[in-house]
Amino acid sequence: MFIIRQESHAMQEAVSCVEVAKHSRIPIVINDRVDIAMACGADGVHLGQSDLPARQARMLLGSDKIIGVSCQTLEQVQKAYEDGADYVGSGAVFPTTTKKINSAIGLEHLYALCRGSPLPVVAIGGINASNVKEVLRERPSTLHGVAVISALFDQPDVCKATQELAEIISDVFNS
Ligand SMILES: Cc1ncc(COP(=O)(O)OP(=O)(O)O)c(N)n1
Ligand SMILES: Cc1ncsc1CCOP(=O)(O)O
Repeated sequence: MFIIRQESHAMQEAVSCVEVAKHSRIPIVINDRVDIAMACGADGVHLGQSDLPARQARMLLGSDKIIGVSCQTLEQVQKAYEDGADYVGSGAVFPTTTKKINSAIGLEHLYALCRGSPLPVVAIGGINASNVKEVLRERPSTLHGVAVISALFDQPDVCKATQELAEIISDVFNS
């Protein structure tokens, strides 16, 4: 799944991504903006704690669209679940320079969130080819995957970095 985060030219970016994705089976989810997700026919939306609550997003988007919510506490996870979210994104697991964060939640907190979560959890923040095995080490059943930005887009060859990371991840899931 791709999450489109571009804030400027968001609509053009989103429409192009949805067009490209029509020919693949990769869902396209728009960060923060339910209006853009609806307007460009995206597969869903990812919401932060200060964005439109998932309950309202669900009313607007209907039952078929994907809704993800960023959560750092079990209370937030429970609310996302009750509001009708499909998954939660939790992090930043490790320090990252991609986004200003107060502090990283760390692996033990991530696993505690996963253990208490009725929803699939996607770990985000500072995850890359050198630490992804460690992140997936404990693999509580609700830890469904990782989301990355710099691990791919700060690399000289994005395709190569994507293939390498995907290989590491499938090795873990197939072991
Ligand atoms: C999987 C996943 N998790 C978290 C985020 C961050 O979204 P959000 O909390 O809305 O933060 P900002 O958009 O303000 O950076 C995400 N996009 N995906
Ligand atoms: C969007 C977001 N939410 C929490 S950390 C983060 C940025 C993750 O970027 P990177 O994979 O480069 O650390």
